[in-house]
Amino acid sequence: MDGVTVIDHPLVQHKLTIMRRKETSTGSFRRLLREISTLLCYEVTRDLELTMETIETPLQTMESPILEGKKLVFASILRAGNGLLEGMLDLVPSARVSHIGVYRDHETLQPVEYYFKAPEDISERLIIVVDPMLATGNSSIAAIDKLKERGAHNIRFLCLLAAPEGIKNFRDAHPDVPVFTASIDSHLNEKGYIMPGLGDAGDRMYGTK
Ligand SMILES: O=P(O)(O)OC[C@H]1O[C@H](OP(=O)(O)OP(=O)(O)O)[C@H](O)[C@@H]1O
Ligand SMILES: O=c1cc[nH]c(=O)[nH]1
Ligand SMILES: [Mg+2]
Repeated sequence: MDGVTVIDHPLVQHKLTIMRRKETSTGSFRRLLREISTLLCYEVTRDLELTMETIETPLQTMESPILEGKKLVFASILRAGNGLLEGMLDLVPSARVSHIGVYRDHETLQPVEYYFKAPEDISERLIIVVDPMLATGNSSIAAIDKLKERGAHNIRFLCLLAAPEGIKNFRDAHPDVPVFTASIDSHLNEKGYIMPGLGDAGDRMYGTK
């Protein structure tokens, strides 16, 4: 699918299977999400530009590669995005962080925005937006609309599960934003849940149901 990368690393797929199981506990789910996010982070940053820097090792001077440009921004769509954010920050501790509060109304499936905070200079940075679930796409589309209003134009979206319907809506709304996911599932059910999915990611992470 154009603009969509499925991260099929065996460790990602193995951990995802354990997360999907209904008997997996809240504690295990949260730990697995953090572990899987470091692997997803590795893939979503695979093509970042490097520049050469002159450094001194204890033995001699050398030219060595280092990330080019301003620090990355990880933008977490609350709440469940925070589960991915933690592992991403384990791998890139100097990244800047944006929080975007959006939940979807259970009846209408429309996004309800309640919080937004981002670094002032997001127009100069690569933004990686994270949320485990891309269902209808309404939440992630709204979050990225907001980032673009503030000047962001270099954006990637990382999730764990995506529904085909959501990917289509997302790519129609933001064709310039590549999507990275561990799985494209079958379809959305009548309540807008990803099938076979893993249930409600926020509730499973935080034990709220
Ligand atoms: O693609 P969509 O149809 O918009 O659905 C996906 C959204 O739903 C979930 O959040 P939820 O609304 O449950 O909020 P929460 O993270 O606070 O639990 C999920 O984390 C996404 O943000
Ligand atoms: O299946 C779904 C759909 C939206 N949000 C979730 O957490 N799970
Ligand atoms: Mg959410």
